Amino acid sequence: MTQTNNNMTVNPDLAMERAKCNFNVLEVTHIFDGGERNTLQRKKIEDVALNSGASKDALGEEHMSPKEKYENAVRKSCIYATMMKNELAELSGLESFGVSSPVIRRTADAFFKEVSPFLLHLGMFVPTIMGQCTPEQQSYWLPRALDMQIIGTYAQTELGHGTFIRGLETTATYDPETEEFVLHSPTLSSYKWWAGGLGKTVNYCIVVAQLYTKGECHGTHPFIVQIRDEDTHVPLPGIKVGEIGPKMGFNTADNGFLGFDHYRIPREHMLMKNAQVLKDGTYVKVARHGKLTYGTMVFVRVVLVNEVAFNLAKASTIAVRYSAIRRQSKPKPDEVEPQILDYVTQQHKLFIAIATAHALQLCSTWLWESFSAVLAQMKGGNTDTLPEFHALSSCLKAISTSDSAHLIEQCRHACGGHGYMISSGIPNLYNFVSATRTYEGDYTVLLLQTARFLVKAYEQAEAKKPLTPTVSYLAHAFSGSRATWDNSPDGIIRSFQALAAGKTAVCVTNMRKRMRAGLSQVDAWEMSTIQLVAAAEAHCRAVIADTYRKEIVRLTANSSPNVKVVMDQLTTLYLYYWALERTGDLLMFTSVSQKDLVDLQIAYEELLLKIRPNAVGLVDAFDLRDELLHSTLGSYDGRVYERLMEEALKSPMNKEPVSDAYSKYLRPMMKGKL
Ligand SMILES: CCCCCCCCCCCCCCCCCC(=O)SCCNC(=O)CCNC(=O)[C@H](O)C(C)(C)COP(=O)(O)OP(=O)(O)OC[C@H]1O[C@@H](n2cnc3c(N)ncnc32)[C@H](O)[C@@H]1OP(=O)(O)O
Ligand SMILES: Cc1cc2nc3c(=O)[nH]c(=O)nc-3n(C[C@H](O)[C@H](O)[C@H](O)COP(=O)(O)OP(=O)(O)OC[C@H]3O[C@@H](n4cnc5c(N)ncnc54)[C@H](O)[C@@H]3O)c2cc1C
Repeated sequence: MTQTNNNMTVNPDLAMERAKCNFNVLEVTHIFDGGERNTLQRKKIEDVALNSGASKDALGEEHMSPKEKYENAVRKSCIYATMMKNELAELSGLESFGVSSPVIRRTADAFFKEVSPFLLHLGMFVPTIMGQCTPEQQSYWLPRALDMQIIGTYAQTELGHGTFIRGLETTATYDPETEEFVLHSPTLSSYKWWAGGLGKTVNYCIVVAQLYTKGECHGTHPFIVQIRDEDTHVPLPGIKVGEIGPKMGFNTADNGFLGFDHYRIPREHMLMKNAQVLKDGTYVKVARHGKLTYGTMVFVRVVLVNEVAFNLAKASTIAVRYSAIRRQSKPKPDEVEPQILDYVTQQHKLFIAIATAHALQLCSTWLWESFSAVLAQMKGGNTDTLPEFHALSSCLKAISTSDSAHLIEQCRHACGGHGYMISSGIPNLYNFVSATRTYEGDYTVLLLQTARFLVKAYEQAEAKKPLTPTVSYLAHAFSGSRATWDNSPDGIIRSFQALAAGKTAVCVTNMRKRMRAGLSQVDAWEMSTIQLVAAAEAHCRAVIADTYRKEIVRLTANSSPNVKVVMDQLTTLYLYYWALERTGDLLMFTSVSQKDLVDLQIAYEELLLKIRPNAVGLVDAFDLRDELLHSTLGSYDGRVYERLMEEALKSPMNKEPVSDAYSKYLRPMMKGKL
C-alpha cells in the first residue's frame, strides 16, 4: 500500500520512517550547506538547472554505444555550460561561472551519470591559467577559457610516468632564433596519456614538459599548447592525438593520448608566473618555493575531499532509503519480515557511511579555508605554511578518497543484488570514486609525502623546537609513558593522536636502527614504508576526528536540542567505529584494557540503535534531488520495485520477443545443426 505526500506517492515504510524522525531535517541541511541562505540559493540553482528537464536522456546512457554516450555527454555539457554562463552565473553570485563552486559542481552531476568531457577544462585547465600565468598571460587566456571560446585539459601524465613527475620525458627546448619552444615526444613512453577531454573534445591543453634552454635542463614546467584548429577542430601538423579506449568508469570523459613531433609554440606560451625564459634563452626562477608548479594538483586534491564526501552522501542516501523499504528474512516467526535497516549488521554498514560523509564534508570546508589562508600568505611572498599544507592536503586526499570508495562499495553490499544494477546508481558512484584514489596522486604515494613531513616534525619535537598546528600533538610523544585511555570523544581523539605519534616514533627508531646496521638513508626509508604509510594514515584519522568533532560542536552551538543530540551521536559513532577498527594499535600505544574495548563495543552497538529511528531523516537532510541520485533504489518516494521494472522494460533487449541470437546460434545448436 502506498501513501500520498506532497502530491507524491510514497512507499509506506519510508513515510513511517519520516514520521518517526525526531529532529528537524531542514536544520541539519542548513548546517551542511553553511546556513539557510546558502540552502535557498542552492535550491534556486537546482530549480533553474533541473526543472526544465534538460538533464534527462530519452534513452538511458547505459544503453548507448560508446560513441553515442560521448556525443550525448558533449551535448549535455554544452547545455550546462551555456546555463552556467547565463542563468546560473547570476544566481550563484559569480561574475563568470565558478570553477570550484560546490553547488555548480553538485548540480552538474544531474546531467551526467558518468562525467562531463569538460571536467578537466573547469577542474584543471582554468585553475592552471589562474594559478600559473603572469597577469598579462592571464588577461589573454582566462576570458577566452571562461567564455568557452577555447576548451582545454591538463596533460601531465605520460605512458611511462604518472607519479614521478620529475621523470617525465616530453621535452620543450627553447630556440632563441625564432623565440619558440619545440615540443617533442622522444619515446613511446613519453606520450601524454589520460588527460580528460583530450581524446576528442579539447583544442588546447596545459602540457607539462622538461624545459631545456641554453643546453641545460631546468625540470618540468607548464606550457599552454593549441592542439586542434579553432575552426575545423582538426589536429594541427606535428600533433598525434586520440582517445585511450574503454575504462572501468569515466567513459564519457574521452581521456586521450598526445604526442609531439618537433611541434613549435611561441615563447609566451610557457606559463611564466613561477619561472621565465627570456628572449635570449636565459632562465629566471621567480618563485620562492620549488614546488609551486605543482599548485594545480594541490588545488584539485583540496576539491576532491568535497567531491568524494558528496558522492558518499549519495550512496548512503540510496542504501539507507532502500534498506527502509526492503524486507527480508523472518527472525521472529510470528512477526512480519523486518525492514533490513533493523538488522544491527546493516546499521553497522550504513551509519558509518553517513557519519563519514559528514566528517569529510566538514573537513573539506576547513581544508578549503586553510588553503585560502595559505594562498593569501603566498601572495605576500611567504611560503612557510606550504609544507604543512602539502602534507595535510596529501593525506586528506588519500584517506577521503579511499574511505569513500570503500564505503560506497559497502553501500552496494548493503543493497544486495539490486545494488549491482547500474540503475541503482551505486556502480557508477563506485567507478567514479575509486578512480579518485589513484588520480591526482596515488594513495600510497601521497601518504608517503605526509610521512616525510611527520618524520621531520617528530625530529623537531625531539629537539624541542616549535611545531606547526596539525602536528603539535607530537610534542607529547616523549613523555615515556603510554597515553591514558578515556572513552570520552576528546579522550578518543587524544588516543588517535597518541597512536599517530607512537607509529611515527616506531618508524624513526627503526630507520635509525637500519642505518646503524649499514643501510643507506634511502634504503632505510624504503624498508620502513609500510609503517610510514600507517603512521600517515593514523595522523590523518586523528586530524579528521578532531576537525569533525570541533566543527560539529561549533556549528550546532545554537541548534535545537534534538539536532544537537543526533549530531553528537554521529560524531561519537565515528570515533567509536575507528577506535574499534584499531584495537591492536590502541593496545600498543595507549593504556586501554581488554575490558575497556569490550565496553566500547557494547556502547557502539547501543549507539547504532539510538541512531536507527533517525536514519532516513539523516539521509533526507543531504537534500539530494532524485535527478542527482540517478537511482531506482534511492528515490525520495521509495517506489523501488516499480522503478526497477520500469528500467528493465527500457532495455533494448526487450524490444523483440525473440532475440536474433536464437535463429543465428541457439536454434542451430539445439537442433544439432551448428
Ligand atoms: C560541467 C562540470 C563542472 C565541473 C566543476 C569543477 C570541479 C572540479 C573537480 C575536480 C576533478 C578534476 C578531475 C581530475 C582528474 C585527474 C587529473 C590528474 O590526475 S592530473 C595528474 C596528477 N598527477 C599527480 O598527482 C602526480 C603525483 N605526484 C606528485 O605530486 C609528485 O611526483 C610527488 C609529490 C609525489 C613527488 O614530487 P617530487 O618533485 O619528486 O618531490 P619529492 O618527493 O622529491 O619531495 C621534495 C620536496 O618537495 C615537497 N613537495 C612535493 N610536492 C609538493 C607540493 N605540491 N607542495 C609543496 N611541497 C611539495 C616534498 O614535501 C619535499 O619536501 P622536503 O621533504 O624535501 O621538505
Ligand atoms: C580516471 C583517470 C583520469 C586521469 N586524468 C588525468 C588527467 O586529466 N591528466 C593527467 O595528467 N593525468 C591523469 N590521470 C593520471 C593519474 O594522475 C595517474 O594515473 C596517477 O597520478 C598515478 O600515476 P601512475 O598511473 O603512474 O601510477 P604508478 O605510479 O605507476 O603506480 C602504480 C603502483 O606503484 C606504486 N608506486 C608508485 N611510486 C611509488 C613510490 N615512490 N613508492 C611506493 N609505491 C609507489 C603506487 O602506489 C601504485 O600502487 C588520470 C588517471 C585516471 C585513472
